[in-house]
Amino acid sequence: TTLSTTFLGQTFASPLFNASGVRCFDKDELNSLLASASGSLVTKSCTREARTGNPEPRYVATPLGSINSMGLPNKGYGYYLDYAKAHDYSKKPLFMSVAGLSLDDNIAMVAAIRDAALPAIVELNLSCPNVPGKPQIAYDFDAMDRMLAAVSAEYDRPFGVKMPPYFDIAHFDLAAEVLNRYPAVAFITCINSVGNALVIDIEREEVVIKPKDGFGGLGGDYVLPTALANVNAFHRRCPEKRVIGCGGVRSGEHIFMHLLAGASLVQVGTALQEEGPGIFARLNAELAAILERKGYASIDEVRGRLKTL
Ligand SMILES: CC(C)(C)CCc1c(C(=O)O)[nH]c(=O)[nH]c1=O
Repeated sequence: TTLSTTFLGQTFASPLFNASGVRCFDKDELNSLLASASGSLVTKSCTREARTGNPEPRYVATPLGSINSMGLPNKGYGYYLDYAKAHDYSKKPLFMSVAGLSLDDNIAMVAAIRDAALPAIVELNLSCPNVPGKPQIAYDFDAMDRMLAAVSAEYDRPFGVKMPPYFDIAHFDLAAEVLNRYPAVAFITCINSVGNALVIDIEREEVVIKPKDGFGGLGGDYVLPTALANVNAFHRRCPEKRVIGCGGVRSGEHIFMHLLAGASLVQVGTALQEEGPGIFARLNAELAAILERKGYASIDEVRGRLKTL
C-alpha cells in the first residue's frame, strides 16, 4: 500500500501535514516540519506587517482538545515568502497561508507571491477579520464573494481557501455557491477552529485564556464530527474542487474518516501541537496499517467512499 498522492500536480509522499498556525511560526519550526514524516507543511497565516498577537495565555490544551485566541502573531508575509523562495520543493510541497486584515492587504500579498513564481500553494484564510461589527469573511457571503473576486483576479493561479465550520445546511449551500463561482479556487480546507468557545477552570472559577474574556477557537476531539461533516458537505457540493480535511485528527482512524468523507490531504492541529512533529511517523504507520487491513492499495481509492444508509 502507498500513502503517496498527487495534489495540484505535485507529489506528496504522505497526505498529512500541519494545520496552519500550529508549529509553523518561524523557520526553526518550519524546518522541524520539513524534517518530519509529514507530506507537506504550511506557514502560519501571514499579514502584511509582522504582528506580536494577543497577550498570553492565548493557547491552552484541555483533556479533549484546545482553545486559542492567538491574534494572528506572525513574522509578516515577507518572512514566509523568503522561506518559500529558499525551500527545496523536491523534498516536499509547501503551502503559504495568507490572512490579510483587509482585501487590499490580501491583494498586495498574493501579488507578491505571484511575482515570485514559486511552486508554493496559497491557502487563503477566510476566517480573517471583516470590518468591526461584521462576522468573519467566511460568515459574510457577500464579503467572501468580493474577496474571492478580487484575489482570483490578482492571483492568476490555482489557490485554496481555509474555511471555518458551518452548522446549517443552507449555509453549506450558500458557501458552496460562492466558491463554485471561482474555478481558480482549486481546494477547500475544512475546518478552521470552532469559533468563540469558552473553557472554564472551576478551581479558579476563571476562564483559561487571557484574550477576548476567555473566548477562543476550539480544536481537538471536540470538533471531529463537525470537521467530517464540513469535509463531506463541500466534497458533495464542489465536485470540481479538492477538499483538505482538518479538525480532530489524532489517529490513523481519524485520517481514514476524513478520506472517506472526501478529503485528498489531511491537516493535523491540536494533536501536532501537543505531540510534536514526531506524530507524523506515528500517523503514517497507523494509516498504512488500516489501508493494509482493508485491502486498499492507495489513499486515492478511499477518497469519498463514505456510504450512506
Ligand atoms: C482568527 C484570526 C486571528 C482572525 C485568524 C488566525 C487564526 C487564529 C489566531 O491567530 O488566533 N487561530 C485559529 O484557530 N484560526 C485562525 O485562523
